[in-house]
Amino acid sequence: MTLTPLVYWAQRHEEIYLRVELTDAQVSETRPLPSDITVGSESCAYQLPVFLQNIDVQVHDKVLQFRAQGHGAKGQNEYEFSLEFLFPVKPEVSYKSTQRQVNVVVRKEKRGWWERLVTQERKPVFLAPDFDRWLEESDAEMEIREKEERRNRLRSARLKEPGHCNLKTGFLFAYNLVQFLGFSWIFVNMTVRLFIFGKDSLYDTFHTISDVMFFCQTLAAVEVLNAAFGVVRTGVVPTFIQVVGRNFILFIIFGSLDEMHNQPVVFFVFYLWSAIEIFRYPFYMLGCFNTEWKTLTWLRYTVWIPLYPLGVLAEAVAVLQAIPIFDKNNLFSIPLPKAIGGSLSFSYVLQGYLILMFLGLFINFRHLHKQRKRRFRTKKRKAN
Ligand SMILES: CCCCCCCCCCCCC[C@@H](O)CC(=O)SCCNC(=O)CCNC(=O)[C@H](O)C(C)(C)COP(=O)(O)OP(=O)(O)OC[C@H]1O[C@@H](n2cnc3c(N)ncnc32)[C@H](O)[C@@H]1OP(=O)(O)O
Repeated sequence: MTLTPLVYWAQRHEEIYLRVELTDAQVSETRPLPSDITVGSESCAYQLPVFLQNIDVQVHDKVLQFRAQGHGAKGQNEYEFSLEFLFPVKPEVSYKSTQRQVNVVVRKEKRGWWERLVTQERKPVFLAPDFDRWLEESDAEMEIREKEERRNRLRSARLKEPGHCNLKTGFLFAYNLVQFLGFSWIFVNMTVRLFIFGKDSLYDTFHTISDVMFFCQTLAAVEVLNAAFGVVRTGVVPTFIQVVGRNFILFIIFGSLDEMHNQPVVFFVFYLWSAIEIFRYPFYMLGCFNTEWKTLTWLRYTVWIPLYPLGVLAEAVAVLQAIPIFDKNNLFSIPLPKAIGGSLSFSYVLQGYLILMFLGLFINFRHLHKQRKRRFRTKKRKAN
């Protein structure tokens, strides 16, 4: 006679758990040991269990078929049941037999919460909730969140492992140190020259400073790569705008026009750029060792408020000064088709760039404002 075992069920968003009340489901037969086997010095009369592959669990479409031999409510017998699930499930099913029960896990085809297990509204009599595993939907969501948090904590702990981190930390520290030294040299040099030569120093900034500025700003391309490859936790767009924006001014406006070299605007642009960087890079250097100096953090996230608009203003002045020069010398002008003749002055590109600059200023100002809020909000929460 075929009998039905008691089945308990519970669900999560991605799977169904079934607990089938069958003891020793795998052990359907015991066989005496051959008489010549001995344990220690005495002849052995132990029974050796023989495991038969007699548990059969299959899923076709939405229907699960279970069959096994074991000890259930009606003693040692063959037990079976079938369930037609409410929604489709994946065909692969896993089960594990213990001495007390058979645990079956079925994966839902689509993630979600089911209002009941089977299609028929009246549940089969052999089916009951498994209160040991039972969770309401909101609790199951919480469980998922907790699992995710645990996984994230594990991941970040792994990232903080010495071997994993040393190379990255070393690289970032070295990069920030080089930039800090470069920009400090620029800032100190310009300040000292301003004190010594006064107004005259404004006219030869390019000749005295540009080599180091070229070096630092070319190297700054690394920051875009760092952001793009996730080496540091920052947005690619703001970093790209910053690096491309500055290099456009440095290489195209100042670098390619001799007429710009003696303009005081070079002084203002270089001074404003370096004034922020002498705080930003040491802030990152300390960050590499999870250290912080509160005053420096405050400066890094505050000094940009006046400096950024001033910097963009200075850059805009440089572009405006360069427009008539490009008109005159036709440098980088774009040749037009023969039928029209002539060429399109690069000054048109500069006019377009002026608009982009203010768009870039808006994007980065918003980004830095967000970073500032995030930084000080986190600090406040930590302090509470
Ligand atoms: C589509 C075509 C685009 C064409 C663009 C043309 C538009 C032109 C617009 C031009 C506007 C630019 C004008 C500008 O050149 C003028 C000036 O610079 S004036 C001087 C004042 N300037 C500033 O104040 C800006 C300074 N620059 C910056 O702050 C950054 O470059 C910026 C990308 C803008 C913002 O930085 P970030 O997003 O990185 O913010 P955080 O500092 O908070 O860092 C976030 C986390 O990442 C870690 N990090 C970042 N970099 C490093 C690093 N090098 N080493 C180690 N760690 C780093 C940092 O510690 C933070 O981590 P955590 O949150 O865990 O602390």
